[in-house]
Amino acid sequence: MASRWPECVQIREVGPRDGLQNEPGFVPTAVKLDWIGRLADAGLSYIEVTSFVSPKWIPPLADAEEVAAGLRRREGVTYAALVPNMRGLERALRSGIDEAAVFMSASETHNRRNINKSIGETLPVLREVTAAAKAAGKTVRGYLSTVFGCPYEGAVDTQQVVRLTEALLEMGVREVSLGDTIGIGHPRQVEAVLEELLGRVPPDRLALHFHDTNGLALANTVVALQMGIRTFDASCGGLGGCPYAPGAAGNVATGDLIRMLHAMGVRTGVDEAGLSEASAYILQALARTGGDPGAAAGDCLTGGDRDVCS
Ligand SMILES: CC(=O)SCCNC(=O)CCNC(=O)[C@H](O)C(C)(C)COP(=O)(O)OP(=O)(O)OC[C@H]1O[C@@H](n2cnc3c(N)ncnc32)[C@H](O)[C@@H]1OP(=O)(O)O
Repeated sequence: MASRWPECVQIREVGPRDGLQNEPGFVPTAVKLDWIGRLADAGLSYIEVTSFVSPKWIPPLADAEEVAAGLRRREGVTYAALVPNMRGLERALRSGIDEAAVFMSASETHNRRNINKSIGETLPVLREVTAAAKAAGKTVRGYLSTVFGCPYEGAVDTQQVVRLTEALLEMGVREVSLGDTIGIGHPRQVEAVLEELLGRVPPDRLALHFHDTNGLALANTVVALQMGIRTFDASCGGLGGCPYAPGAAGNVATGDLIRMLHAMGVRTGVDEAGLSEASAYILQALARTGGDPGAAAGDCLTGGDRDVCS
C-alpha cells in the first residue's frame, strides 16, 4: 500500500509577522532583522517578514519599510509580507518584497473587525491588489481566516469557506492558507472541511495555518497530512495571535512541527538546532520588551541534523 505520508513538507514561517503583530511591546527593527536572518540561516525558505497594513491598527509592525529594506537576503528564501489594499501593495512594491499575502475572513464579523469591510466589499479590493501585484511580477498568497470558527459568530459555514477559497484562487493567488485563527479546530473538523474543499481544489493549492489554543495544532496537522496537504504555516517560538481575535493563542510552534515531521521521517529543510537558537533569541528579546516568552518556550530544544527539502 502506498504511504499516506509525504517525503517532504513546506513550512511557511510567519513568526516575524503573525508572531509579533499582537505583542504589547515594540521589538526593535534591528532585533527583527537579526531574527529573520537566523530563521533563514536555520533553513526556512519562506518567511513572512512584516505587514504593510495601517500602523495605527498594528503598531508592532509600523517599521515594515525598514524591515523590508534591511533584510540580509539569503538566496533561495522567499520574503513575503501581508498586504490589505492598494496602499499596502504600493508600499510593499517600493520595499522590494518577493510575495504579497492578501487576506480576508470566512466570517463577516471578524472580517469587519479586522479590515473594516464586509466580505462583499473586500473581494474586489483583493482582486485589484492581486492583479496589480502579478502585473508587477510578484506572486500572491491568500489567507482565509476563521475557517474553523469565529470569535464573534461561532461556527462558520463550510460552504462559505469553499466559495471564498475558490474566489481567492480564481483571482490568481498561488495558494490559500486556511486559518484556524482562534485555534478551536479539531481533527474531525479538519477532515470534514478538507473533504469538502478537496472535491473542488487540488491539495497543492492549499496550506493550513493552525493556532494551538487547545493543544490540537499537531493533531490537526496529522489529519491534514493524511489528506494530502503538504504546506503548513508555523511560528518560531509558538508566538502569534490576531489582535482582532480575542482568545487566540499562538501559532503552532515551528520547532514542535519540525520535530514531529522529522521524527516521522518527513523532511522540512529546517535545522532543529538552528531553529531552537532563533527561538531562544526572540523569546529573550520579547522578555526585554514586556512579552510573555514563557508561553512559547516549546521551541527551545536542541538536536537534529540539517535536512534539505528539495
Ligand atoms: C491574516 C491575519 O492574520 S490578519 C492580521 C491582523 N490584522 C491586520 O493586520 C489588519 C489591519 N487592518 C488595517 O490595517 C486596516 O483595517 C485597513 C488599512 C485594512 C483598513 O482600515 P481603514 O481605516 O478602513 O482604512 P482607510 O482606507 O479608511 O484609511 C484610514 C487611514 O489608514 C491609512 N491606510 C490605509 N491603508 C493603509 C496601508 N496599507 N498602510 C498604511 N496606511 C494605510 C489611510 O491612509 C488613512 O490614513 P489617515 O487616517 O492618516 O488619512
